[in-house]
Amino acid sequence: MGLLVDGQWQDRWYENSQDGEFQREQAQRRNWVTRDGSPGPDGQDAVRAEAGRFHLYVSLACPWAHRTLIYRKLKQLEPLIDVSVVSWLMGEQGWTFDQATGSSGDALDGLRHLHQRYTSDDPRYTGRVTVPVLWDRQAGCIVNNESAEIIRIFNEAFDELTGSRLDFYPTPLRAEIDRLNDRIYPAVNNGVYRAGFATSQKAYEAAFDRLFAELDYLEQRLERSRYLTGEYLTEADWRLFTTLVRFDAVYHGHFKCNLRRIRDYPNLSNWLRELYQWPGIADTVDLGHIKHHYYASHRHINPTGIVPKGPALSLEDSHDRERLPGKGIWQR
Ligand SMILES: N[C@@H](CCC(=O)N[C@@H](CS)C(=O)NCC(=O)O)C(=O)O
Repeated sequence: MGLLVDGQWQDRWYENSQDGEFQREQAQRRNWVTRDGSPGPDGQDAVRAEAGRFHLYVSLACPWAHRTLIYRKLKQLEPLIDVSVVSWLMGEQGWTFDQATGSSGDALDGLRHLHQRYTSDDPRYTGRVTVPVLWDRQAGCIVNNESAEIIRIFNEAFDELTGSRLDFYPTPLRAEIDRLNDRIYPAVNNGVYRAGFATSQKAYEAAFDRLFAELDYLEQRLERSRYLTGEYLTEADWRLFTTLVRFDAVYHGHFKCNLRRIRDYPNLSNWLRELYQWPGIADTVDLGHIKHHYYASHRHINPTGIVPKGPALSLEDSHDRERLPGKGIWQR
């Protein structure tokens, strides 16, 4: 685990705040892909959507990268955008393409380390080397390394090429999706990391309390609402899904988020099973990568590197969500 400083790899753990709070670095590559290369939604520089032009780098362990794999699957992008999967083990060199530990290898250039992809974008790159990465083969650069934006790109840029009409960010629901994302990201998606990577009791407990208060709120919300925003399955659901599908296996134990498990919440666990069983989704969930990555890579948290065998997750069991009205995915 480390970062690039002026293009040089340095093996260093995160630097927390003085109060022991984990601080996540902002993603640095924020360009866009659009149908015709016109600017992105907030005026971002953009390149044109083309089949075979882009390559996606992911970890199957990572909840942020997982979002992009779900969109690639549901938006029928698999034939257009190929993928390289990094090793589940993040060691001294950060993410690698070591096939002995679950990597597919780098399908483009046979790189050994993901940090080489970042220095091929900028030989003097400074910052953390994270997944996901959307790479532009034609321009030889990183288009975007922020999952929240890559999924917005995948939601529409390639629709003319794929014919997909699925819309996970429909205009009438945008304000509500944004509102939910704004509370779920700090409390839950990043909240589990803020608990797990805290280096003071106070910072851990603050993250823990906020996380479980938010899970209580979401549990209540899902009592009367099939999906987070109502009858349609949207971006807000998929963003929560990739955290909750890891929760009982990893965050509950390894990150000490152990007030309750997701299976102790009737609505969240049924909702989680419905999403897991959505056609194509189970293929994107790799619990081997997930458990091995966290337990074997974070040796300061789990020094032996032993990976727990359990728990039994029952993600395939039936769910009760049909008791609530649902319309599935919005179509444009
Ligand atoms: N904001 C980024 C965060 C991505 C991220 O932090 N990914 C983790 C894996 S779960 C990573 O690559 N960490 C390596 C590091 O921080 O050095 C996103 O959502 O795309």
